[in-house]
Amino acid sequence: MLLGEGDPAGGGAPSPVLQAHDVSVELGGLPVLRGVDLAVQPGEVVALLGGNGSGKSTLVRALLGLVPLSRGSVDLFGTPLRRFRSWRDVGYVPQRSAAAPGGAKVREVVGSGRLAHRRPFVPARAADRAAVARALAAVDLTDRARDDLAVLSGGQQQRVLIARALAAEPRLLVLDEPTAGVDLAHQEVLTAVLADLVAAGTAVLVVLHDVGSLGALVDRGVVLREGRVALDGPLASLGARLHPAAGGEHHEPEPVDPHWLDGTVIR
Ligand SMILES: Nc1ncnc2c1ncn2[C@@H]1O[C@H](COP(=O)(O)OP(=O)(O)OP(=O)(O)O)[C@@H](O)[C@H]1O
Repeated sequence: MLLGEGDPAGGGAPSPVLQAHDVSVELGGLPVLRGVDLAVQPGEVVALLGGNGSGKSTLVRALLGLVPLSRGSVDLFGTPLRRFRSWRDVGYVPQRSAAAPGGAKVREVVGSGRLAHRRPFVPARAADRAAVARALAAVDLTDRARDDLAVLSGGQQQRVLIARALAAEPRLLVLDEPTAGVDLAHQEVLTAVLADLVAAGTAVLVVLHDVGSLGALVDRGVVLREGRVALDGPLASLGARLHPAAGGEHHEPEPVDPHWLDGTVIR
């Protein structure tokens, strides 16, 4: 983790890039998130884990102001969400959707990640074009830049969405199951790209089902269960709680319910 960023005084603990306090969300009249606390520090990589329907995507969307909170608060870079305007600092890769926008070219979709950097009616600057080119190269899709997004495979489309977020050169990158449908070789490419970003100080919040190769980057895992934080700690310690026999001595205060992490594999 890089320290110092976000710390106006230049000393002491840095301020979190993301801080959620007591976040609750209701959807369709039912509670989906119940009092979630979460902080992500500059340069930290936090994995959001939990079974299907535990509330991971809803939490990510709530943190970005995409669904309303019924209670609690979210600060981004120290600013309450309702006053936050610096969206160029935030990249978001939503959960993969089956529907690709028809007609959009790959380069346009990736280029849309630069919009927050650009002034209205001013053509893309060299810096914008270079950022798009770097992002396309990072996901190994330079040669598909002129293609319609819709003709790409599902995993390639997912890489385009990742490139769109990378092109923004964000200080906080939020990814919702970015490796779903992405082959192992390109998962490793993504891991290397994220490692570079993290080394440069970008914070990452990533929803994962299968920790896979990204696990090497993860500082901390937060496990949701029924809309609440069930566990929050270093990934290795969560693994030991999942597999106590393999982890040797461990200090789990309560018996582990084998069902709370259904669908999540920790390697
Ligand atoms: N728009 C909505 N209206 C009503 N209920 C919703 C809505 N969106 C999500 N939910 C419910 O909220 C709960 C949490 O959904 P969410 O998508 O956040 O889970 P998740 O942990 O991301 O699951 P998965 O691992 O399957 O992607 C689920 O029970 C879901 O049915």
